[in-house]
Amino acid sequence: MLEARDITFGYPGAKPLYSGFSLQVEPGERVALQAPSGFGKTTLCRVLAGFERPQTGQVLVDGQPLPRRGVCPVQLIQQHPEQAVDPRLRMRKTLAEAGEVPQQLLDDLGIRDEWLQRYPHELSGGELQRFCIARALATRPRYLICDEVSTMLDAVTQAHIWHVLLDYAARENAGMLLVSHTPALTARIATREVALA
Ligand SMILES: Nc1ncnc2c1ncn2[C@@H]1O[C@H](COP(=O)(O)OP(=O)(O)OP(=O)(O)O)[C@@H](O)[C@H]1O
Repeated sequence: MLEARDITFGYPGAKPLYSGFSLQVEPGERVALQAPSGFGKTTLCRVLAGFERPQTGQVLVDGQPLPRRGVCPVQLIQQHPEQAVDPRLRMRKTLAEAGEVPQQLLDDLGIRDEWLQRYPHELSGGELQRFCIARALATRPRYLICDEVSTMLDAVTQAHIWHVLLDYAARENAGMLLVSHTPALTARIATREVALA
C-alpha cells in the first residue's frame, strides 16, 4: 500500500497547503485526487513521488519510507513533460535513465526509432510525454502518480496514452493516483475519489 501519513507541507514563506493530510492507495486502485486550483494537488503528487520532503509526516510503501537512492517504486508522470527531461540529452539517453527499456513498451507507446536521436525540443508535447511514460513504466513502478498527464494532448493521443497506462496498471496490479480537470476522464478511470480540501 502507498500511504501519505499526516503530511504537512508548505513552501518557504507561505502557510502550509495541508496539515496532517493522510491518504492511502491500495495496489490495483485508481484514486482521483480532487481539489480546486492552487490547493496543492501537484505539490502532493511531488511529495508522494519523493520529489519534495514534507515538513511533517511520511510517505510509505508497505510501511517503509521511499528509498533515498535507486529506483523509486512510486513514479510521477507530470503535466509538462518538457520539465521532466534534461534538455541537453538526446531521447535515447533520457530513456536510458530507466535502464533497459523493452522494445515492446516503445512500440505500445508508438515511439518511433528516429525520435531516439532527437533532443526534447525537437519533439511535440505528445511525443515527449510518451517518452516520459516509457521511462516511468520501464522501472516497473508499484505506484503511478499521473498529474494531468494528458491535459495538453489531442483526443487520440490522450486515449492512446491512457490505454497504455491502464494496461500497465492492470497487468502489474499497480496502484494509481490521478489528477485530472476533466470529469468525464476521472469518471471513466478512477475507482475512488479523494478530496484534498
Ligand atoms: N515551487 C514553488 N514555490 C513556491 N510556491 C509554489 C511552488 N509550486 C507551487 N507553489 C504554490 O503552491 C500552491 C499549490 O500549487 P499546486 O501546483 O500544487 O496546486 P494545484 O492544486 O495542483 O493547482 P492546479 O489545479 O492549478 O494545477 C499554489 O499557490 C502555487 O502558487
